[in-house]
Amino acid sequence: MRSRSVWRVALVVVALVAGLGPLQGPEALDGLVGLAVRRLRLADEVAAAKYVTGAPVTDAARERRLLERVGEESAGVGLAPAIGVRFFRAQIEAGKAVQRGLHARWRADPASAPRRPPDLATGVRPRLDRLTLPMVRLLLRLGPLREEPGRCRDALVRAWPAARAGLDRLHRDALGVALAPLCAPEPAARAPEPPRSAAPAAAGAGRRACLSACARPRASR
Ligand SMILES: O=C(O)C(=O)C[C@]1(C(=O)O)C=C[C@@H](O)C=C1
Repeated sequence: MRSRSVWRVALVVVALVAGLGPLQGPEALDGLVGLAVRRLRLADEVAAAKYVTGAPVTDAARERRLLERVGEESAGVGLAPAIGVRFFRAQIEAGKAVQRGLHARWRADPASAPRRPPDLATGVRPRLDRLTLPMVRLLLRLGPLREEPGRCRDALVRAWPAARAGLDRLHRDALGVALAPLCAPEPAARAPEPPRSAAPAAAGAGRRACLSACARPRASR
């Protein structure tokens, strides 16, 4: 059962890379989850490069450029830029959680730290960048499924066992963060904003609710 879903995700990723026709609904979700895992695995290489060079985990300028590009590419394929940007903010946060976790591990056990990491600018970032447009396109194809949060979450729960296969706790938790916005209604579609003074607390509560309801699909427990 598990190996069948692993194969399904593998086939979807192959189809994507080979440009074989548009994927819709649950298949688009499988593909998107597969690419989010791929992106998270690249965070290990980013972490290695930054650990060895001492560069900080957060690069605000790079984040800004990436989100700008996501906004443009979203508009280019016909996806609301806010949806693309929201999803990619989560990918960035998830990647940073992996980087921080690995740095903490390596600090605690220096013998396990990487010695010859890839070059960030020429080796890792171009690979991260190549995932951006395919992910944006899949977000668009997810379309109708995203508007049905119940069905969307069911599809996410079905995709979860294959997605988490081979990931340790750090990466599984980060994947939960990366996928949190996928089936969550857009903020604009929610109830009207509370009065300004109450807004920050309410936003925090919404985020926590989303993280427990959609970042850790039922099957992961
Ligand atoms: O490119 C980097 O420096 C990364 O660490 C990757 C990444 C990302 O996920 O795209 C994550 C954190 C940084 O703040 C900027 C971008």
